[in-house]
Amino acid sequence: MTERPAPTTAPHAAGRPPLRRILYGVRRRIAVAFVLQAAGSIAGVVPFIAVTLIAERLTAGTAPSGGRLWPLASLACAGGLAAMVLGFTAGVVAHLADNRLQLGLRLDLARHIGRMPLGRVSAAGTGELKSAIQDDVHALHSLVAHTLLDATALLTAPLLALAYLLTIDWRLALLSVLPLAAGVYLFGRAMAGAKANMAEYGAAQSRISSAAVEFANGIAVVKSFGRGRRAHARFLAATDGFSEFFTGWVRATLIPSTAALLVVTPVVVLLVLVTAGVVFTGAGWTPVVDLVPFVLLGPVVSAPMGLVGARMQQIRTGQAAAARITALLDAPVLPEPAVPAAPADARVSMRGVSFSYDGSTDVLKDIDMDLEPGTVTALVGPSGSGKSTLAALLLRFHDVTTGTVTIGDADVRAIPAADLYRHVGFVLQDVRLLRATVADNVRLGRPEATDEEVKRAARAAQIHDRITALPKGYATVVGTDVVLSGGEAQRLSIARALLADTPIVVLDEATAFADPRSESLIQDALSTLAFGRTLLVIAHRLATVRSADRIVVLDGGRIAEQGRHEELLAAAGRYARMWRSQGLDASVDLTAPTASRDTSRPDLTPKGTHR
Ligand SMILES: Nc1ncnc2c1ncn2[C@@H]1O[C@H](COP(=O)(O)OP(=O)(O)OP(=O)(O)O)[C@@H](O)[C@H]1O
Repeated sequence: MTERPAPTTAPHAAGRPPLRRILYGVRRRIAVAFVLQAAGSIAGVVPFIAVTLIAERLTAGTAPSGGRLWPLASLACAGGLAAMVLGFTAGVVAHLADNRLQLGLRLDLARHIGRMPLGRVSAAGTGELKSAIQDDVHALHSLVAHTLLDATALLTAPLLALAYLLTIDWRLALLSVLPLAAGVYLFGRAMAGAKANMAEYGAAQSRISSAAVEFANGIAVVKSFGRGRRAHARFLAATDGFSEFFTGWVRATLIPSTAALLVVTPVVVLLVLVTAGVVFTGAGWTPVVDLVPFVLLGPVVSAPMGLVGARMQQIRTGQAAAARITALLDAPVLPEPAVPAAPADARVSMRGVSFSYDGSTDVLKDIDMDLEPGTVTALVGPSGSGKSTLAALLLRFHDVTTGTVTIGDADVRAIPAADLYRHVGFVLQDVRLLRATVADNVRLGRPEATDEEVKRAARAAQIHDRITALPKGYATVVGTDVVLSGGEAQRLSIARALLADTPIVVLDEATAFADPRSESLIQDALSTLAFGRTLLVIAHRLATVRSADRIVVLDGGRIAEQGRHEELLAAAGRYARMWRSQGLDASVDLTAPTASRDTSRPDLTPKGTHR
């Protein structure tokens, strides 16, 4: 039976610092690993103590019998063995805790992202989400599986060694702490201002990556406009700035940090202890034999100092990763309806709809709009007027700020997500294809569809011939076996929408396609998709929607005017001006009556489905 992953988002864990909250579900396992590691570290000091006792007996003057030494030798071996076994077991327990944590966190994150508004997910970009799910969860791996155990070992062994040395000679024991105290002081000086410097370090790193990404993403445009050198200069400036800052930081901390490491090296510690030992034994304060444990265990007291910096850095990285993960887990989700509602038909209604991305500026204001079943409504307007945002509200990529969006009299907020997407489909310009077979990409529309239904949808979307020409046909893996052109990808996504067969479709009409044949195929596919459905088209070229049942002109987030093409031309308003400015456009009218075009609604679904 598989174990339930850790409940990282337990309500009672909320309100704790991010790292404690993230580790909440595995705290018991971490505690067990911690205890095992501490016991292992203690056991690891036992051989040193046993050896010092053996040395004491050997140097006591009278030759000790083997019977007095063997138990100590056995104790040393047993201690060493126990240290190994306990340390190894602690590592295994910590890795098991880490596995559980990673699985639990990744599932929690995936579940949470799945419930976040789709608009927010797109805005976050795949980079931010990938970084949380992969990189930040991985940063916690180092912390849970390694750093916490190392820190335990670093603290336990020196404390035990010091406690033992105190029982031998407290004055020499205190002297053995001197190098450590000097190391801590110097390290503190080296770390002065580390917080501000670390913040600047992070900022400088992100300036470099953004300059690098910008440079790589825009390389074609940048080069074609002969600006390669200038864009390159921004990247160089970012790296130069980083190098200057980093060199300054290193220079300022080089002396104290090197000195901090130097004073805790075994050589320096032994030098201090041997010098003090000579004075102590010379003065008759300490017997010579008592120097042996100091020589053996003295360096153990100060040894961790050299590793503290790296471990502290790993803990800080883990804390920052935990903070980013909890911030994502706390991002608001779309509320699921308490009382689910089902749409009665394919009528879409928007009443008094306003929407703001940032909570202060409305990008849509007082929108009242109706989409009658089986009609085509086109959204037109200047760039930034709010067309995509309005369509996104119907798809519930965001929730309205005020007003209501209803489908068949049911508020979209009351329709469970799975039901909503059975009623509303979309074909957007930015087509996302999965790295899966062509058939599976189409089948996303309706996973239970048969091969024959997939092919029929592809035929209706004018992409079947291209698929059969591929080396593996419908089994070709997109992105691996073949890279599809923009137009082909769009027709594949139309096939997907045809197979999904939703009564309402939101369509982002493509702006321009280089290849006229591809454009005509897409327009044919879109006309087939439009047939008999409630269609909302975001139109960039007015010519493609001149036969729409209603054209809604948006301007500055408000409806400026609406009506049929002829009515709007006759009104001589904004639409008429836009029409004139676009001039004669030979584009196919995808909203033209289907009788004039060879488009018939393919029968893709068994009779008696929801439509
Ligand atoms: N994710 C977002 N976060 C914040 N503001 C946004 C976001 N998306 C769009 N906007 C802003 O909302 C306004 C409307 O944008 P929208 O994309 O809806 O316009 P549009 O008419 O579809 O434009 P275009 O024709 O250029 O695609 C613009 O001012 C835009 O800057």
